[in-house]
Amino acid sequence: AGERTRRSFSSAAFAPPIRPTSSPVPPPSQPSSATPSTPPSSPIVSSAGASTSRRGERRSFMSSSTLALSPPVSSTTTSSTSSSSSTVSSSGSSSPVLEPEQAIALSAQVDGPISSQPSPSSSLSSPPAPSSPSTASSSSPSAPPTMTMDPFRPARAAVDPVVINILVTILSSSAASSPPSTLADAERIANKAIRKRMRTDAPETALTAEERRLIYARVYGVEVLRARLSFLLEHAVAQSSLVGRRFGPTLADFGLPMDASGDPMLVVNRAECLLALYMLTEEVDGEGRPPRVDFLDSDRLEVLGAVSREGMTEGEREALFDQVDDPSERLAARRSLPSWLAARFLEQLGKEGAEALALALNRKPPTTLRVNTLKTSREKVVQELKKRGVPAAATKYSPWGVTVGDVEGGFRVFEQDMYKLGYVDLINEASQCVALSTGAKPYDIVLLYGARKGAKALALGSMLRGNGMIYLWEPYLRQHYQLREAIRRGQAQDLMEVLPNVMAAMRIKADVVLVDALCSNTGALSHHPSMRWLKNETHILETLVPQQRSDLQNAARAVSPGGVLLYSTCSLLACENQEVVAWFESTFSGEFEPLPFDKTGGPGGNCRALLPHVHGVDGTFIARWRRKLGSAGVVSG
Ligand SMILES: C[S@@+](CC[C@H](N)C(=O)[O-])C[C@H]1O[C@@H](n2cnc3c(N)ncnc32)[C@H](O)[C@@H]1O
Repeated sequence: AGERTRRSFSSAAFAPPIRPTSSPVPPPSQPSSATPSTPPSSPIVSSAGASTSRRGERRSFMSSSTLALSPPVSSTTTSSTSSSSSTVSSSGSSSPVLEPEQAIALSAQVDGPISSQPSPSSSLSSPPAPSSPSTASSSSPSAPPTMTMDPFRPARAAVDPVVINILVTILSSSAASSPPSTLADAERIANKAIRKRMRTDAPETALTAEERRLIYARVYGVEVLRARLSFLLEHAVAQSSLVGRRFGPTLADFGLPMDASGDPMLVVNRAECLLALYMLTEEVDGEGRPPRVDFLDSDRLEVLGAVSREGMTEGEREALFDQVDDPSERLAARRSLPSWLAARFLEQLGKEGAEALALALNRKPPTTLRVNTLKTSREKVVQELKKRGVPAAATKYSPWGVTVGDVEGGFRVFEQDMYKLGYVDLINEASQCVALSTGAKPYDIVLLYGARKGAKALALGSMLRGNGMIYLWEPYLRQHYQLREAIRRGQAQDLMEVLPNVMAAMRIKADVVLVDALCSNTGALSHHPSMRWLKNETHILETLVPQQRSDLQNAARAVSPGGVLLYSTCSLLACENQEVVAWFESTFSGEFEPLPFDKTGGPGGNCRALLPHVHGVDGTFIARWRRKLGSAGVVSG
C-alpha cells in the first residue's frame, strides 16, 4: 500500500514556463474495473432537463460561481510517499484502512443502471450520440489569448504584484487574530480580484491563463508552506552579517516578527519575503534555474539567497530543520503545520506516518466528479471529457468517480453542461466512499444529518434509484438555498425533503441514518491553503467533540430497529473519530451493535479510515452500527 502508480496529466502542450522542482502530483488514475454492468431500469426522471416537482421547487437557480482547476503545489517536499496500513489512535487502538476491494465490495450492489434516455446536447447518455463540438467550447483548451505586449510591463511582471496583494490580504487577516471567517473572506476577496481582472475587456491588463495559473500556484504554495518558509526566512536573517551591518535592529524590514500585525509595511515585507523564498526554493524555470525575483532590493535578495536553491543544496536546507530539538516543532517547521497538529499526527502515526501524511496534505488535490450512473456511465463521461481536451481518469476506490486533470484556463465545473444537466456532480472520492458505505438501496428511508450543499444527498439518491425517501437535516439555514438547488439539479424533488428543524429529524424512522458530522476538516487541509492556520485545538476539543457526540446521539434516535447508523468525519484526529466511537459504544451498547465492513469482524472492524498518504484521497473516517431488534430505547428515552 502507499506506493502507487500515478499517471501524469501534464501535457507538453500545456507546459508552463516555470515548473515545480518536483513533478506535480496528479490524481490516482488506475481505472477501476469495479463498475458492474447492470441491466437498465427506470431512472429518477425520464429525460434530462425535464422534472416535475410535487413541492413547487422548479425555480431556475443557476450558480454563477466557477471552480477553476488550480495547479499542484510547487513543492520540493512532494517527492516521496510512504505508507501505513492503519491509523493508530492516541489510545492505541487501530482502525483498518479501506482497501480498494472493500470499497468496491461495498459499492458493488449499488452502482446504478445506464439510462437509455438521450440528452439533447450531450453524448453522455445512451445510446451514444455523435459528439457535439458545440458543447466543447467552455472547456476545450483555447489558443493563448492574444495579448498586446507592453514593453514596460511584460506579462510576467504583472503576476508578482497580484500575488503580493493577495498574500498581504491573507497575512493581515491572520495577523490581526481575526476569527476564521475573516481569513476565508480575505481569500474570497482575492479570488474576486483575480476573476475581475481576468474578465476585463482590456487585453493589456487582463491576466492570461498562464499568469492566472502562476498566481494560484504561488498563493497556494506560499500559504501551504507558510511555516516552512518562515522558518527559512528567520534562519536567513539570523545568520546574515549584512542584516546586522546594514539594518541593525530593524529586522522588521524583513517582515519579522511573525505577528507583525500593527504595521502594514511589515506585512508587505513579509509577503514579499515569503513569496521570494517560495520562488527561490520551490520553483525552477525551463532551464532548471530558480525564477527571477524582481520585487526585492539587492540587500534582501542577498540575505534570502543564503537559503535559496543557489545558496545551499537541498540536503543542507533539510539539515536546518534537523537542528530543531522538539519533534513536533521540527515536523511543524519542515512540513508547515501548526505545532499542535504536528504533535497529534506524531502521537497517532509515529514519525514516518506523520511525515508522509504531512507531505500528502501539502499537495493540491485533483478535481473529482461523481458520475450520476442513473443517467450515464463513467466511461462515457471520461470519453466525453477527453474529447473536449480535458484530461480525465477513473478513480481508484469509488466506481462513480472521475478525476479531472489540469487544463489551460481551468476546468469550470459549474459551467459544464454535463454538470448543469445532472450527469456529474462535484464531490471528492472519499465522500463518495462514505455514501457507498451506507449500503443504501431502493425503497430505503434515509436520514442525512448534516446535508450542507447536498453532494452526499445526491450520491445517496443515485443509490436509491429514484425509489424511497431521503430526509435531509442541515442546521445552517443559509445552506438551504444551495441544498434545494442541488435537489433541483439532480431532479430529485420527489425523493428528498429538507427538514425544518432537528426535532423533525429525530422523529424520522429510517433504515439508514448518516451523521456527516461537523468536524475539524483536518483530512481536507489540502483543499484550502489557509485552512491549517485557522484550526484551533481548544475549539475542536471543547466545542466540536461534544457537538459530534450530541449529533450522533440525536441522530441515533431516528434509526429503526434493524436499521443502520453511520458516523463520518473528514477529520484525521482520533479525538473526533475513534474516541467518539468508543464513547458511543460504551454508552449505547444495549441498543447498537457494530456493523463490520468485512466478515472477519473483530474490534474496530466497523470503522474505516481513508488516509491521504495511503489512499491518495481526503482523510475520512467512517463508523457504522446496526440498531438491535427490540432494543430498549435508551438512546431515544
Ligand atoms: C461534513 S459537512 C456535511 C457535508 C455534506 N453532507 C455534503 O455532502 O456536502 C457537516 C455539516 O453538518 C452540519 N451540522 C451538523 N450538525 C451540526 C451542528 N450541531 N452544528 C452546526 N452544524 C452542524 C454543518 O452545517 C455541515 O453542513
